[in-house]
Amino acid sequence: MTTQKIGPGTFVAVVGASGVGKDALIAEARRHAGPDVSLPQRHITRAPGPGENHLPRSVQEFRIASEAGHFAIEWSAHGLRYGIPIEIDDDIRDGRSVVANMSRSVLDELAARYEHLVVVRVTVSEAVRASRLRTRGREDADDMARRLHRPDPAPDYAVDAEIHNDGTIADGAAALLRVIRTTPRRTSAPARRTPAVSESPIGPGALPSAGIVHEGSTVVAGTLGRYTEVGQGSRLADVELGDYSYCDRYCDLANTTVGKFSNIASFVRIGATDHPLDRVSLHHFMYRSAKYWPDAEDDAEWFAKRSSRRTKIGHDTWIGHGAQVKPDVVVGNGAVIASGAIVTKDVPPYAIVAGVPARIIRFRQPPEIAERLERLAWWDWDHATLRERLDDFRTLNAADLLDCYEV
Ligand SMILES: Nc1ncnc2c1ncn2[C@@H]1O[C@H](COP(=O)(O)OP(=O)(O)O)[C@@H](O)[C@H]1O
Ligand SMILES: O=P(O)(O)OC[C@H]1O[C@H](OP(=O)(O)OP(=O)(O)O)[C@H](O)[C@@H]1O
Repeated sequence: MTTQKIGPGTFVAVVGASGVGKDALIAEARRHAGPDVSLPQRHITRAPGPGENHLPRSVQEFRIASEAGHFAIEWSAHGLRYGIPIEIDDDIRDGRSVVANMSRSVLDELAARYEHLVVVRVTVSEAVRASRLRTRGREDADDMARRLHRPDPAPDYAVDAEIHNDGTIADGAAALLRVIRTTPRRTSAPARRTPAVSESPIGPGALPSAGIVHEGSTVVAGTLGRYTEVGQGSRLADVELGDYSYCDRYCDLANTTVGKFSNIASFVRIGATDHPLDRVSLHHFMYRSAKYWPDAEDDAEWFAKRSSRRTKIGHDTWIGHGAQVKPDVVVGNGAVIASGAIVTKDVPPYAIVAGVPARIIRFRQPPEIAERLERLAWWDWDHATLRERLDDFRTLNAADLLDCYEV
């Protein structure tokens, strides 16, 4: 029996020995990639630390996610489990290129699963690799030595491209982007139509730690933290949604970093992309050119410049129904944006702002308590600790909770 391979987009597997710079090049490429490129966050049974911004999972969480079919591909290496989220299959069906740091041991599996596989090997001299592993400082000496001596599980694999990462990270990332741009994919890939995980609207029920993306939503080139929820019909483009944060229905977020525990009501727009004010025309034919002419490329530089104007939404924030926050704006931790507000300037921590353009109405907490709350950074407590202290969140005021837990 033959199984239909998944296409028409391309899987771009970035491989190479530990320390050659796979993650660094992917992270830099992410900053410049357009919406037709998806760079998923990997699930790894490794605690957060230097280097890659992965989704940390316990062994048990990983096993549950695996059994629930949440991974397209998974493998073991360095005593860890790694998984690539199943949503990338929809990206590929939509014509995108999916780029990920992969084990060389799964290349045959990838070739069997995807219509188009492009394998990019990253290399660097052994001396530089050893020194970079030391600089990264993620592993102890023994683990580092094992990584340095790990044999290539597929030494004879004929790769499609090789990047000698002996220049700057920007050089290596530019080489990776050049490879990505030559892969079979649709520029301006259509919005994802299939639900990623759940068809039910935002509502009661246990939230899986892997989070939920509800029906009709599109999540492109971003990362979703643990226990996140993306409401029905929302569009997230290059958004980092921190752990426990959610947006309700029909939100439109672009080029935005959202902290943890952010509450985003329905119909909110954040980081709306703008048009060039200084050119002859405002129209997107100048940068979405491939949409109009088969021989014209999209203007990657313009997209890169625009997506670098990131909006930042702090931890424990509340963005009210229908509010808008402009590109480049920083909303401080604990701040509240009233319904319908249009936020054009930075919002200080724990301020409440309203109106068009938004102005400060008052502060949620007095300055001394706000500063102590930011220092406490309860949003960094782990899941089990939050559960233990749940009753205190419910019953204590901020000053009493601070008195209990400040060190
Ligand atoms: N071209 C480069 N120049 C300088 N440092 C680099 C370069 N590429 C990667 N690094 C650094 O080397 C270390 C290892 O890179 P990393 O991307 O974690 O490797 P890999 O994912 O292949 O194991 C990191 O600290 C990273 O920032
Ligand atoms: O089977 P191999 O081809 O040797 O690769 C083994 C694993 O090493 C890398 O992971 P990880 O990001 O943990 O390590 P690294 O950053 O040090 O490469 C790579 O992504 C694989 O998951």
